[in-house]
Amino acid sequence: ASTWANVPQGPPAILGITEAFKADSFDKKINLGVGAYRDDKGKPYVLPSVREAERKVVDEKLNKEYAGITGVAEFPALAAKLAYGANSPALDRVAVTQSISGTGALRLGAAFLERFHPGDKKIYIPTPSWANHKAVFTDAGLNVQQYRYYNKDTIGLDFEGMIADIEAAPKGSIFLLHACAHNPTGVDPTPEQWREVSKVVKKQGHFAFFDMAYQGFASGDCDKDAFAVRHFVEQGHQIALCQSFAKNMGLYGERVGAFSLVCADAAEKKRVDSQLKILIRPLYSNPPIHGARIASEILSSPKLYQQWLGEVKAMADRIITMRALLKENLEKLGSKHDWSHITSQIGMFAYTGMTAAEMDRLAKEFSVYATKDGRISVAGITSDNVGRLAEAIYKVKG
Ligand SMILES: Cc1ncc(COP(=O)(O)O)c(CN[C@](O)(C(=O)O)[C@@H](O)C(=O)O)c1O
Repeated sequence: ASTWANVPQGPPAILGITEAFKADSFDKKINLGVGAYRDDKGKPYVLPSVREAERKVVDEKLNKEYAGITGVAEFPALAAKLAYGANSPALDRVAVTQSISGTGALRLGAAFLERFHPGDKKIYIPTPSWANHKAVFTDAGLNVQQYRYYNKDTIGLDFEGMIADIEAAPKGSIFLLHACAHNPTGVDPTPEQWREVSKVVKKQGHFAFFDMAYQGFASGDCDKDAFAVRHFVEQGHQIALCQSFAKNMGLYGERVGAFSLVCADAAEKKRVDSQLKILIRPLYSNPPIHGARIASEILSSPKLYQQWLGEVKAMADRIITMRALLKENLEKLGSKHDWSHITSQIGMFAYTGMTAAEMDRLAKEFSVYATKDGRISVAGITSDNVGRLAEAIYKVKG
């Protein structure tokens, strides 16, 4: 028999939506599946600041030598500065490395925790969470558990349930926290609720593992979106942090990210740095250089940095405008549902509260494609298609 006779057929990944979308010949089809920004013409968007930075990088005529294990030399410190804040007193005790975008940071973080976390190798992720979290942590050898997060009746945060589950978990458990723009629900804790979460996590001696894939992209303000991360550090938590530059710099395919661990002091940072390198070397040895050079150019040039901040805010603002337009159109059509969650949610996604069957009808009858959990990528909504989208939702859900 063939060597691979025992390999079973796997289920289609999230990108299966894109296949169905591509197969649809209807000219007004709408893709609300994958979490990638689109401009008001529905086209992928390369930020002008990224184009400018890339031109500068190319003009420098750099060589193509390997980066170090922790990446393009100046990148990690610049990424940490963006996340923790330029004047954070913790910066000199943060062990940070470039990663293969957000997914690579999550996997590296999971590998580090699997090897060194003093408590259980158990990580609690929110219900629901990004579809890939469970697989990343399971494949890294962690035991994945869940904590309550989303309340489907209020289409909001189940704060009481979240706190109760944090309190109930064995002391010293690992908790995965979405820093901002929770995927898939778009529901975030308020600053006041984050303060409460920090208190309970500390009281239980839990470890906070942050995933920040949308800094700047959620509210349009990088500092505001990093509130939870910076508050936890101020409160003395030694957090782990995964950063992605896929969305906020539009560097999706360049795979630019960072992984960091807040340590007790510079000596501990040195030991942790050495162990991160020991984990990375046999994983992928060293990361791609081009995207990180572009990101470093932006983060280190005051002019490009300001330009980038403006562009990332413009992306966030377009999404916020599309949320308001969709809600307005649904109300104009006479929908009796309360759609306030569409505008109160934040970031790339809106959790519509629609059922899998309703999502199926959207695709089959109206050529509107999105994941079965009712998540729609607001980035896929444009001034041209928002009217038809609202009609489709109204016809399916009323
Ligand atoms: C919460 C979260 N964390 C990490 C990542 C990984 O991002 P990257 O490795 O590209 O830096 C994503 C991307 N999730 C998606 O936007 C999404 O949910 O559609 C999409 O890119 C994906 O891969 O699924 C994310 O939503």
